[in-house]
Amino acid sequence: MERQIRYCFIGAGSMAEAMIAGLLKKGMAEAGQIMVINRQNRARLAYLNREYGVQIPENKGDAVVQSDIVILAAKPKDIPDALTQWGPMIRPDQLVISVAAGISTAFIERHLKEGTAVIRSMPNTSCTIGLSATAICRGRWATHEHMESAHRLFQAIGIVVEVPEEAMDTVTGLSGSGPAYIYYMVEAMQQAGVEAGLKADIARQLTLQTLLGAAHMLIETEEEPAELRRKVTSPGGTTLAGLETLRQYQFEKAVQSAIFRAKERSKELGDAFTTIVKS
Ligand SMILES: NC(=O)C1=CN([C@@H]2O[C@H](COP(=O)(O)OP(=O)(O)OC[C@H]3O[C@@H](n4cnc5c(N)ncnc54)[C@H](O)[C@@H]3O)[C@@H](O)[C@H]2O)C=CC1
Ligand SMILES: O=C(O)[C@@H]1CCC=N1
Repeated sequence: MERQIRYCFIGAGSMAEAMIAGLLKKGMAEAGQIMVINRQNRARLAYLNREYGVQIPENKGDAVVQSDIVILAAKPKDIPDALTQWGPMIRPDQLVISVAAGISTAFIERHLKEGTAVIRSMPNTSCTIGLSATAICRGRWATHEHMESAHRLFQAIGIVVEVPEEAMDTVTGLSGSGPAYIYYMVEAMQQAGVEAGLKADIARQLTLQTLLGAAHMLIETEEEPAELRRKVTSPGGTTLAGLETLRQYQFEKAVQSAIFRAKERSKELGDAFTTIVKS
């Protein structure tokens, strides 16, 4: 357990909560090591304090100054203001980890003192239960030791891979937004079960166990998804009929287009600020 590290979350939204829940659950940190600041919503901070026991300092600047790792967890559109507000307080002996979609390490570095290490990350909300798929990339001043710190942090709440920064928008479209695609699929499956006559709780139970079983099959058998799919698909059977229908509705294309569009959106979110800085 890394008791000595103090974290400051700038932004108290869903992602901050998911990371806090995961860090505490996995024993990576104790509530006393985690400080959270927000732009204004005091009720939200009070909730996080009540629910998780995390620290809500009266003086927000103290939280930034007293931390070892500053986690930028505001929405991309609010990151420039957050950096203008808190950036001047951050010292080069602190580590800044951003979870913001689209925002480059170079943009963040421009608002910080020279030499301040920045790591860009893209976790997902499954970090709440320690099952995030996180990618990280290093900024200009981030050393091997900084990357190790980020690895330890994100490993506690799931798996972590290192990618070049150019890959971060793709990661965002794939695994950052990914849980939402899966939830959408689950909604559709449950709904279909109910419309076809199952009780809602039965449709939910069967859908979730199917999802869990398929995920474990992929991980534990290490077989290719296409091969596992083949094994479900009896000649002339029900699965084939179902898959053909998915094909008619261009399922593959729909999923791929969703990921490409989310990737593009991540890029747009970052480009908006790059343009502002240049002009
Ligand atoms: N929700 C998700 O599944 C994921 C989100 N992210 C990233 O995490 C970041 C946060 O996303 P959410 O938690 O979903 O958004 P959110 O809107 O729920 O939370 C953002 C919080 O930041 C606060 N904030 C804004 N400006 C601030 C400032 N100047 N100082 C302090 N706090 C400030 C807002 O008051 C708000 O509470 C985004 O950049 C997003 O791209 C990354 C991976 C997954
Ligand atoms: O929707 C978003 O913009 C954020 C980034 C990845 C997941 N949620």
